[in-house]
Amino acid sequence: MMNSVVEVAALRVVRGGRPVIDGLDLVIGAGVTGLLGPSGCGKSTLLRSIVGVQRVAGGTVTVLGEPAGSGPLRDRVGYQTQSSSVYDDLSVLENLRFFARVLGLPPSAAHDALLAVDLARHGDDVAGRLSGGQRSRVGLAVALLGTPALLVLDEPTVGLDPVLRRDLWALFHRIAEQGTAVLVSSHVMDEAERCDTLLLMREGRIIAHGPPADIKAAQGVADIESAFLALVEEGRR
Ligand SMILES: Nc1ncnc2c1ncn2[C@@H]1O[C@H](COP(=O)(O)OP(=O)(O)OP(=O)(O)O)[C@@H](O)[C@H]1O
Repeated sequence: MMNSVVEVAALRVVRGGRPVIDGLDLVIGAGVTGLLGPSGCGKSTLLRSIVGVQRVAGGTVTVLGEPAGSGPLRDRVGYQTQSSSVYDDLSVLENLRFFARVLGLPPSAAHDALLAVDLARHGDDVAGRLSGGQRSRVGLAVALLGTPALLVLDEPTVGLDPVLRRDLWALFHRIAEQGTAVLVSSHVMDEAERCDTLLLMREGRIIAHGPPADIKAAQGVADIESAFLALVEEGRR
């Protein structure tokens, strides 16, 4: 297995006329990596840069050894954005078959993705009538089509209740165990504990990177929220 799935070097992104990310270096490996930070800190911008849909002002982003967004990565990187790409008037399976066709995958890929997210019993349900948690799973299934080597999920648990959030995180780990690196963003600090590796982001910078236990131990605190606050204080001194 490759050690580094994503390599970001000297990344600079300008949005709305101001630098959102200004000289970021980062290496992301296998397992479930959580990208956590307050709203507006640049999480989506970083994920978009990794997926290759963000115009960058400088630096490089390399994914699985290829430039982010390049042709060879087309079906090796799955991406779930914050806004749902699911068609409400189609059934779950029809949605998956549609996206499978767009990616040039066989119809069996739709069925495999349906099974991977535990929605086998809902294949014929109309997407528009699903619950929030089920909808999120359909979005995840779309991103999983073709079994990508990297799955990038932008706040997939937002708005979900704690039980559904826990179930989704368990699913991320199952996906990672099958060999897909999972990069998932959240602004909910209590989700930090669920990651193998944590990236804490603030104002376009990564202020801590490592297993949650190590980040807490380094700050001598019991939870990630306290670690985040301690790191912010440290940065001010
Ligand atoms: N389309 C855009 N045009 C101009 N500026 C933008 C655009 N999208 C985001 N920004 C700015 O870029 C910065 C980072 O936004 P980004 O969406 O990456 O943050 P985020 O951490 O993902 O936030 P959230 O958790 O709310 O999704 C913010 O200051 C935001 O105002």
